[in-house]
Amino acid sequence: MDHPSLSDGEIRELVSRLDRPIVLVGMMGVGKSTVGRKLAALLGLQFRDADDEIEEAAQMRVSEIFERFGESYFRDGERRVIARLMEGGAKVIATGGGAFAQEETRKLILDRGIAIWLDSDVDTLVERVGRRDTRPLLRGGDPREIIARLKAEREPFYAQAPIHILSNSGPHGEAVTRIVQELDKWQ
Ligand SMILES: Nc1ncnc2c1ncn2[C@@H]1O[C@H](COP(=O)(O)OP(=O)(O)O)[C@@H](O)[C@H]1O
Ligand SMILES: O=C(O)C1=C[C@@H](OP(=O)(O)O)[C@@H](O)[C@H](O)C1
Ligand SMILES: [Mg+2]
Repeated sequence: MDHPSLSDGEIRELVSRLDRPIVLVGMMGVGKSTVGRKLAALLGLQFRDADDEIEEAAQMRVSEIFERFGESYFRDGERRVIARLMEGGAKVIATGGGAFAQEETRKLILDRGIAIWLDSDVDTLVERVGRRDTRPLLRGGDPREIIARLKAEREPFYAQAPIHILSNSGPHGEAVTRIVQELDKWQ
């Protein structure tokens, strides 16, 4: 890891105290999927991406689910997939950006996991989502406007996560390091 913060022994000790999944929440593009995978590798835990699990269960891309069945159908599947992922102890889960804004899904995560709000400013989000055209909610509008609106709408929900990490500029490893430090303090 680029920015080691805890020694191997300290990481083992932290992991041994974890009895629940670590769940990354926050806006699309903030880095939940990529940072989550790196965090899991550092901690030696399993990684699950809720969007990947939904795609596997539905045998369809997220964008295709939105197009063919609509957002509420997707949210329903998302809640069921996340409920399943919350079982089975410590692991790292990356959610899709809208999951934590759904009341039932948020309650599941807050009750059974350690929610971490990964946050960055709108400019950073717009730059990061520009790297892949896979997000159905950004189609048919100005990405900056949509992101700014969704961020404002969802912030009161994300703020319910007990840990808040700002990840603007700086490499992925920096976000991973800060998450590990906060987890160590919090647990
Ligand atoms: N800290 C970071 N620094 C630079 N690029 C990042 C960082 N975090 C994420 N990215 C990039 O931003 C893009 C979106 O990340 P992703 O993990 O798919 O976000 P999310 O799952 O939250 O939508 C990816 O190209 C990823 O490599
Ligand atoms: O913000 C959202 O509502 C969404 C975010 C996406 O995941 P990422 O946050 O991983 O991009 C994906 O779940 C879907 O396109 C809806
Ligand atoms: Mg993702």
